[in-house]
Amino acid sequence: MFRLSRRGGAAPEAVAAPAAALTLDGVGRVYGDGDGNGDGPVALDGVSLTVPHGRFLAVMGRSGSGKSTLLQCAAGLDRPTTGTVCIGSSALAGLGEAALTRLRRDRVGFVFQSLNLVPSLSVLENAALPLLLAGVPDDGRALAALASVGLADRAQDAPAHLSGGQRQRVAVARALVTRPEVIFADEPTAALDPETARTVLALLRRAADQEGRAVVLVTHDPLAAEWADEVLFLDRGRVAGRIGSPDAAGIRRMLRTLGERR
Ligand SMILES: Nc1ncnc2c1ncn2[C@@H]1O[C@H](COP(=O)(O)OP(=O)(O)OP(=O)(O)O)[C@@H](O)[C@H]1O
Repeated sequence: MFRLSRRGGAAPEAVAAPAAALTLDGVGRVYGDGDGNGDGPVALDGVSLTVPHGRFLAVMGRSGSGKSTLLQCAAGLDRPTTGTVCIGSSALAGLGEAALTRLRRDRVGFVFQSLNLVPSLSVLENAALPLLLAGVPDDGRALAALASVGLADRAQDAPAHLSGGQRQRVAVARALVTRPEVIFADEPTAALDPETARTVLALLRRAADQEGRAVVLVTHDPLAAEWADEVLFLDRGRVAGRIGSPDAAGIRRMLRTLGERR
């Protein structure tokens, strides 16, 4: 059903203009008393990165290295203590809560490990949910998104009647439906068998290659990270390394090096 090819599957001309979809500049996050002067853990410490449209970035690192905090700050779910985050040309720090909510709804897609579909809604209604929340009429986009993940024929089913992998594909369709600039995926394959995981990763890869989405994947799994164009490694909240055109063996070596450094 899907062509399970990794990098290099798309013609170079399929990649959109090189303007960055996501930019982090010197982002830091200190947990603590909540006023930005907390003395809690330094979860992020001066992280800078750029993800152009059509690029797939994986973020790795040991438990507690700051991956989830990075994703939360980058996606506008949390406010950094220092530094700036831009989605396209929009600096998140300049946005109030309502504008930030709109930006998350309209310009960002999320896929999480936990299969957070709404059980009382059909598969189609789940895929259409971001449009509904945005007050945008579904002009067939939700069904098209479901078709793109191979589930158009299950549109009227309840999520409970789908397998875990099929539900995660619905979550990917839902993340794609607003045609977001950036898709953030936090361990989206952790609960899936290897074959199903590959299907979901292929969908994310295709969203980057064929639709020009920027994809940011947080994962512990070298086999998942090797679908990315680049892997960024965090260690104690800092960027500790990067690998372009990654392969699982190189990723494992880097993870060992980071482990041994402590
Ligand atoms: N809400 C919070 N309050 C205080 N400290 C926090 C909070 N969230 C995370 N931390 C701390 O910030 C650091 C980074 O945590 P984070 O969850 O970003 O790491 P992670 O790399 O995603 O870990 P894992 O792989 O285990 O999910 C850790 O030291 C963690 O204990």
